[in-house]
Amino acid sequence: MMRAPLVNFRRLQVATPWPVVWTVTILFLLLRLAVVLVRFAVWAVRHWRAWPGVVLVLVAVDVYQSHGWWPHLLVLLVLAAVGGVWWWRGRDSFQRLVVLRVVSWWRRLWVYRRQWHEAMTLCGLVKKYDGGEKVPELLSVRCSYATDEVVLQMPRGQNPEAYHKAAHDLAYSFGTRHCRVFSGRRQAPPARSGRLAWLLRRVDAIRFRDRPRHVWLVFIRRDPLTRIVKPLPVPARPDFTALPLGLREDLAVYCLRLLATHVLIGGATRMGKGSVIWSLLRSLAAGIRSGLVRVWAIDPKGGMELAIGGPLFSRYVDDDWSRMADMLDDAVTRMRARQRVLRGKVRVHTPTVDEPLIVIVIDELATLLAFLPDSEIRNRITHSLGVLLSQGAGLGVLVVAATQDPRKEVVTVRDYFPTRIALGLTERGHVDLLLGDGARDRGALADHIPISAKGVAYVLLDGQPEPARVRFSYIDDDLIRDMAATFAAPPEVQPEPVEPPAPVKPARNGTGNGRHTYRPTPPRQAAPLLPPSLLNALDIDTTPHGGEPR
Ligand SMILES: Nc1ncnc2c1ncn2[C@@H]1O[C@H](COP(=O)(O)OP(=O)(O)OP(=O)(O)O)[C@@H](O)[C@H]1O
Repeated sequence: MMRAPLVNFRRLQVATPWPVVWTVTILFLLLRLAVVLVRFAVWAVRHWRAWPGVVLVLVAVDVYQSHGWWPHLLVLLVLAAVGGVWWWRGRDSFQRLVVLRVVSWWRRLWVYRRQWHEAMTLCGLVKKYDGGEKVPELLSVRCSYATDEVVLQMPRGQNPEAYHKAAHDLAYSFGTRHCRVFSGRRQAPPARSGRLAWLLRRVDAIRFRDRPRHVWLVFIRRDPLTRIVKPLPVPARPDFTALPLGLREDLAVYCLRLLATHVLIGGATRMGKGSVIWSLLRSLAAGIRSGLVRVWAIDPKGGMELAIGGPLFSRYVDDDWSRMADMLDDAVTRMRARQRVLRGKVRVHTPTVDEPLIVIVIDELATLLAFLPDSEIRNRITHSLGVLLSQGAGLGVLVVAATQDPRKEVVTVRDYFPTRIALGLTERGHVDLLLGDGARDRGALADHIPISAKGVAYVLLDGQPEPARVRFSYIDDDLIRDMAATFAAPPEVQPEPVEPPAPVKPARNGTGNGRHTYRPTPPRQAAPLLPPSLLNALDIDTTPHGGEPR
């Protein structure tokens, strides 16, 4: 006899809804397929550069199967012949378009792709999330003869600071000594012209759009700055927005933007501050000869640095503190005169021969500001420099000064210099004092520059927070003499005392109200300094309050 089950499940049986099951399964599979296809499309687009290679391989295999090896041999011979002719006729373009591309491809595969995961992990740049790893994504590698520029995409939860900190480790991980980290694109979009310019500009706007999650690592493969940089050619007409002064570590020419700025050069003794000044003077030389630029030089070291180039200077003092102060006061007077003429018309002065760019070169600023024994003259100098630095940039009266010690106790006016150059320094802390807070962490290892690397410096390039390493060209004494003979400044018309500068410090002189007003030294030549138009404008200002605007 069969025993009946305790609970009869058959009664609870529900028929399987097969149509629903199939529909859900098919929809799920279709969705997965779509995701895979989209991912493949993104991958294929991202690796579009590989397409021609894939097509070539497929064609080569097909040709081999149908015709054997000889067509390949023929193609190789033709390519070698074309390459040889190209290299012979246009070496630059061949190197840029063929050699460097092959090098980039090879280094991407062999150096970076192969070791990427390991190096990123060991440098502490891999993030852990949800039981897995988030590795920075290697996007591209572009090689020049000296550098590899690697672009990567950071995982979420990271910022470029992590890469700045790991820069040293990254450099050694990939077999180099230096790695610079940039949080922004280094090249500006190209200037477009012609019929299709509007279209190209739109494409550039997309290509060069801001990519906050991208980081640019520049590995210095061969350090071009170990060799002395030869003097650069003198520009026929100086471009004040880009004066060529030396070589960058990526082999580009380093150009200084002098227009509307003041430059502070800091460096330990014998590290090449002179070469910065002479490189600058060389780039301005054509303007000095034409009178477009007037260099007023102060060499508190008794002429040891600048006297040799005397004819280049429209005004020069190296032996008399009070004449140095006079010169700076005259510069203030000149600046104020310009201010009155240009006020309300333009915001930045354009140099002309009548109203030239005045560049005041001071070889050792600390001597003037901190170590000068006469406190009255020191105060006058500090005051004039303060006025020039705070107002002179836009008016074409610029200060280029060198110092061994960038501390504020020594260079009290340090913060008024917008452009700074850090040569080899003795103290770690001096780097941030010169280049700004955090500059050392962002890669400006100026205190690591060896004593032998004279003229090597860290600078900030336009629009980039990350410092770049450069070497200034070396101008020897013979070349300076040659420059002085070839590019001597035309005689300068001496200024008329338009207005005495404001008194710096009341001094007890025992007369009248006990105030002492400084009056500039009388002009040595009778000729007026300023063009008639400017003089007329100044005549109006012979007011009882000394021409100062109320
Ligand atoms: N750009 C350079 N390339 C190679 N050598 C250089 C360069 N600049 C300077 N030197 C060498 O370093 C020496 C010192 O240079 P310089 O007098 O310019 O240094 P400095 O910093 O101005 O010295 P000081 O602190 O005495 O003013 C020079 O005699 C020269 O031999």
